[in-house]
Amino acid sequence: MSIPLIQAYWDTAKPGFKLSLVSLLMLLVVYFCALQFSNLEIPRLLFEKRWKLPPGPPGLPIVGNLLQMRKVRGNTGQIATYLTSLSRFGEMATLRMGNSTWVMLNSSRAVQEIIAKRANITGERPYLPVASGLVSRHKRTVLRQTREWHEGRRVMHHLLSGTALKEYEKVQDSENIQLLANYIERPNQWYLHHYRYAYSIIYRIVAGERPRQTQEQLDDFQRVTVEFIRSINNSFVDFFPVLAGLPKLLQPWRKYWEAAGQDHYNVFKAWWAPIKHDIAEGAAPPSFIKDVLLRTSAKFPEMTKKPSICYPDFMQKAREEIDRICGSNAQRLPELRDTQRLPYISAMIKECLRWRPTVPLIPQHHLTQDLKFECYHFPAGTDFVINSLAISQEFVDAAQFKPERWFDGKEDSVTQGLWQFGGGRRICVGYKVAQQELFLAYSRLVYCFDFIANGKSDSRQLRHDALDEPFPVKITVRSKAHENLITRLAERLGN
Ligand code: HEM
Repeated sequence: MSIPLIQAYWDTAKPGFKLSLVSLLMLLVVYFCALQFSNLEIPRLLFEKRWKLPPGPPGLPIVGNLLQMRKVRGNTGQIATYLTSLSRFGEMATLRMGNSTWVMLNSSRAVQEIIAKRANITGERPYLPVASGLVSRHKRTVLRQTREWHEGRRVMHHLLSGTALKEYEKVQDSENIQLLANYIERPNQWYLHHYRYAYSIIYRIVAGERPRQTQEQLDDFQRVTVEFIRSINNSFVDFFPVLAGLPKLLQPWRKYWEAAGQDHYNVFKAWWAPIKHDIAEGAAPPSFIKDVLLRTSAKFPEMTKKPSICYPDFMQKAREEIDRICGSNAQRLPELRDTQRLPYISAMIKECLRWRPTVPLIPQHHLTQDLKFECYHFPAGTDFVINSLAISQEFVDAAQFKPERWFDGKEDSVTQGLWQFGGGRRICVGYKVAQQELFLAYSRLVYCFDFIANGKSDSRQLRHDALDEPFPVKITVRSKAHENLITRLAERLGN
C-alpha cells in the first residue's frame, strides 16, 4: 500500500480503530524491547565498558554493519573486496550485525589462537531461528551443539576418518572413473558431473550402494542444499533472534521459510524412504545407515565443493609430474597411493583453495564464556568468523596463483596452513574424504583432459553454488589413448 493510500485510509478510519491500532503498535514496541532485554544482548551492550573489542567499520544504529554485508552478499567479487578490506583494522575487526557481534579473524595467527587453541569455548554456533530452525528443523549438522549434534559428529568422525577412510578408496576410485567417462560423453555438462561425483561418494558411504535416484531427485537435492547454504545468515531474523519470540501471527516471514523447510524435509524423505524400506525388509547392503544411523537420526551430508578451473602453465607442470609416473601415453590413471609422488598436484589443490576460497565466510563460532585475549576482552555470545578471504591475502604475491608456495613437505594436508575447512571443534568433519576426492579429480582430469576458456569470464566470480555452468570452459580429451583407458576402466567397472 502506498503512503497516500495509507494516509487516506487513516483519515477515514474511526477514532476507536485508530486508538486500538496505536495501542497495538505500542504494545509491540514494548514487547520487542522486553524481549531485547531478556535476551541479555542489551544489558551486555549497556555495560560495554567492561569489554574491549577490536575496531571495525562504522555502522548504522540498530542494524550496525548488517546492510553493508547484505549489499555485497551474493557477489563473490564484491564480498572479496569487502572482507579483504577488513584487514585494515588489524588481525581482528568487529562488525555489528544487528543483535550479534561478529569478530572477524583476519589472520592465520588469530584463527590459531581463538579457534584452534581455545576450541573448548569457541565451538558453538549461534542461534539462527531461520536457517537452523525453520529451514533445517534443528537437524542439519552444521548448526548448534544439541545432543543430536554431538552424537552425529561422533558418528561422522568415526565414519569419515581413520581405517574407515581406507575402505572408501575403492568407492572414490570407481566414482571418479564414472566422472571421467561422463566428461567424455558430455563434456559441456562438466559441472553436473562434479556434483554427481561428490554426492555419489557420500551416498555410497552412507547407504552402502550406488545412488538409484532419478535426475529430477538429484536436481532437487542439489537445489535444497544450495538453498540451505544460502539461507545461512540471510534472513534479518537470524540477526535479531528475539523476533522469533513474537506471536506467530506477527511473524510474516515465517510462512515463507516454513514452506522451504517443509520442501527440504520432503526431498530428504523421498531419498531416505527406499533405504529405510530395504533395511526393514533386511535387504539393505552393509552400510553406515544400517549399522548406525537408524539408532540415531538421519543426517545429510553438506554440499561438497568442486575442483576449480586450472591454468595452462600450471596444468602443464602438473601434467609433466603425472606423466613421469603414469606415462604420457595413458598407461594408467594416477591413484591415491601416488599422493607422495605427486606433490605438485597436492600443492595445486591447496593453492586453488587459497587463491579463490570456496567458503568466503566460514560459519560463525559462538563464544560460550567471557574471554580475555591479548588486549581485548570479549563477552560470551561474541561470534568469531574466520575471514578466509583476508587470510588468503597474507601470502607473498597473494594475487598470483603459485602452487610452489605450498612446497613445505605438508602439501598433502589441506588443513596445514589453510583454514578453508574451518578449525577447532567445528573443523569440517569430511575434510579427509574431500582431500582424497579432490586429489583423484584433479590428478586424473589434468592427466586426461585439456581445458581452455570458452568465452569471457571474471575469475573472481566463480559462482561455486551455481546450478548452471559456473564459468565457460571447453573440454576435450587429451588423446585417443586416454579416451580408451577411461572407456576400458568404466566398462570393467560396469559403470
Ligand atoms: C572441498 C570440500 C569441502 C570444504 C571446502 C568444506 C568446508 C567446510 C567448512 C569451512 C566447514 C565449517 C567449519 C568451521 O565452522 O570451522 C565445514 C563443516 C562441515 N563439513 Fe565440510 N567441506 C568440504 C567437504 C565436506 C565433505 C566431503 C563432507 C562430508 C563427507 C563435509 C561435511 C561437513 C560437516 C558435517 C560439517 C559440519 C561440522 C560441524 O559443524 O560440526 N564437508 N566444511
